[in-house]
Amino acid sequence: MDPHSFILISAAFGVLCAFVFLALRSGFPRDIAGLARWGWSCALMAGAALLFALQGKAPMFISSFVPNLAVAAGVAGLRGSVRRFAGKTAGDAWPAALIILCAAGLIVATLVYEDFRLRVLIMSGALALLFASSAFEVWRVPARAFAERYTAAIFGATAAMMLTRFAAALGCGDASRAALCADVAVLHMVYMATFSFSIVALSLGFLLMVNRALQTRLESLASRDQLSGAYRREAFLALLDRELIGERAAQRPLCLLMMDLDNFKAINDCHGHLVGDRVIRDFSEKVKSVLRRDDLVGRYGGEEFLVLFPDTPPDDAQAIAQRILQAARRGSVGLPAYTVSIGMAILEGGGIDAAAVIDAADGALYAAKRSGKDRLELVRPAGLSVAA
Ligand SMILES: Nc1nc2c(ncn2[C@@H]2O[C@H](COP(=O)(O)OP(=O)(O)OP(=O)(O)O)[C@@H](O)[C@H]2O)c(=O)[nH]1
Repeated sequence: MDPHSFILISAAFGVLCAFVFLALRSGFPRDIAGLARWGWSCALMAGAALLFALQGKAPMFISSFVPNLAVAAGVAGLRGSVRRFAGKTAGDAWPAALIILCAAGLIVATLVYEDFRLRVLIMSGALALLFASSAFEVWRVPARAFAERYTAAIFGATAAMMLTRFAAALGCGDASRAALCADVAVLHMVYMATFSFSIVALSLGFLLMVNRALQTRLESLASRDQLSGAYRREAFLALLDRELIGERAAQRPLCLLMMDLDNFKAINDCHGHLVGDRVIRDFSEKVKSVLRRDDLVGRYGGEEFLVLFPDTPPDDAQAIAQRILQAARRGSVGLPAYTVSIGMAILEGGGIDAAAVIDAADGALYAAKRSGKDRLELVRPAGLSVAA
């Protein structure tokens, strides 16, 4: 296939990718960012490809200078999309400076005197830098999964192709297009092919990234309580069931806390429901701040929360529960003072279902309320209740 066909294929791919991302954008939540930018960057590269196709028919300014810069701006746009997706600013400052430098170089190599080799050096050097930096940005996306690894690999491979083209052009002595060594001519074809397909391959990668982000978002909406960020009751019970089933459950200790804010009705009555909501959120944040990575917190009902400590000796769980009591007592600026009562069920042998453990913790919570609130009571589901 001749370079001309590759250029037209690139343009078609670019238009399709732009269309897909710009169409998807409206259906995605605003906090999954970068889709529109990615779409416009693809459109820019498609436009550049169409202008490249005019080579020999239109002046060099239109068919080489402008599209070369548009391609660089498009790749910088892809890089900015990845950064926006990762929750950062687009970070366009140095790519913009690089494009201005490229423009200065291209003016010399296109408009002052015709030097194809210098243009190849400028553009492949700049693009290698932009692609490599994009690979780095994708690699740094938090919670990296297959989609990110794949996209980073494509960015990296395209950067390597650009670098090879740069090195090959550097090795060519003659500045005229006709005398360019055969290696660069072959590489030029490979470059065209790489470029055409990398737009599609990268767009598929970014599509997988945004799709995974959306899936995580939906899963979180389905399983998390929006006010407190804790697991919803059903999701928490499913996780508790999972911890109680299986052989491992019989061999490791497990503790469950049931917590209930004290006199919460009075807080609502005196300060209003919205302040009550803020107290619930504040308490949930305090709980999360003292928990460890594997501990799970769920909202069981209005102002009732559950915490599961998997594989945790009772003394450790008790120490954390005490820290929760203290954190609640400490209070928060702008909120009424509040306390919490906690019932803790200790399981050391397994062989019990979720409902029975919750019942046991609920019993201990009731004991804590009856003994004056703002305290912790322990129970071993065999029935023994001990004040802590
Ligand atoms: N603001 C707010 N209030 C809630 C929410 N869910 C339940 N409540 C209120 O929480 C209050 C719970 O009150 P009670 O069950 O009587 O318990 P309490 O006043 O905390 O008393 P003790 O549990 O004995 O300390 C009720 O007034 C509910 O309307 C919520 O999401 N937001």
